Amino acid sequence: MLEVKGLEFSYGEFTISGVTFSVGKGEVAVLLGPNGSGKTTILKAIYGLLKPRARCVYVDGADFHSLPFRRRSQLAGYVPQSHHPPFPYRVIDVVVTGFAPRLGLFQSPGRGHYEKALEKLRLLGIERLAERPYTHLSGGQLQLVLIARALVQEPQVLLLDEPTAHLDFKNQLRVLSTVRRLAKASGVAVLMTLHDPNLAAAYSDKIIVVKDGRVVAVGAPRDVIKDDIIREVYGVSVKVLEVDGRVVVLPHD
Ligand SMILES: Nc1ncnc2c1ncn2[C@@H]1O[C@H](COP(=O)(O)OP(=O)(O)OP(=O)(O)O)[C@@H](O)[C@H]1O
Repeated sequence: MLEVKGLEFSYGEFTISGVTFSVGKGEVAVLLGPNGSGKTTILKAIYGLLKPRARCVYVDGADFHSLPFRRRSQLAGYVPQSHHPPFPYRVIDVVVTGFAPRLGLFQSPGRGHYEKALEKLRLLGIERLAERPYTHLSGGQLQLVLIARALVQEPQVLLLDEPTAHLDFKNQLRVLSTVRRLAKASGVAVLMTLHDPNLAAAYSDKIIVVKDGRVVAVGAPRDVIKDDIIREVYGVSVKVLEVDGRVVVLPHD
């Protein structure tokens, strides 16, 4: 379980303030908010790439930022916004690099590491890509490979920064449904940033709405995706409907 208690961080004029929420085992939570509202900053501060003002992140009750680097990389996996791979490494070799924090300085990954990496590719339904050059993948395949790399350590927390950025509609659904299935099957607590309230509502258990570095609302999609909250946060007029038990947001002039 991930708990964030009063996260504070500043980039000069921009401030993250009093961010508090939790993500339970097997739960999928989404940070939702406009451009520049602080979603990526919150994710990076949780993982420890940015240093919050005070200790505020707990994984299964342990003060995450006070743990040694190796232990932190075992407990939490982080997938940054999609990037362009520089070299045509094989997919399986890229996934094996997820073990790096566990290996000694001159230690190479062994057969067991490769088997475990293959198991993660299988779990995500992309085992057939194992021998392909990483540079020959589609955006959706690349995202799934990066998720597999984050999973080799079998983390308890998975942090995903815009896992659907640049993906077409089918690949967005594929990545999000795979992440959700994974959370339910393995019990990993997932926290990701998304831009689309409809996708957030469809694939999450909890939505944390962020505006100007503060949490505006936290709760189940139907409690948070509401006309007044969307209007307040995005400054647009919408109509929220319920279809087949799910909330759906429509633009409304
Ligand atoms: N390295 C940096 N140095 C200074 N300010 C930064 C830096 N990175 C981000 N910021 C600022 O912090 C604020 C929050 O940025 P952040 O990337 O967290 O927002 P976001 O909600 O993830 O945005 P988006 O949806 O556009 O990705 C913005 O005002 C941004 O300009």
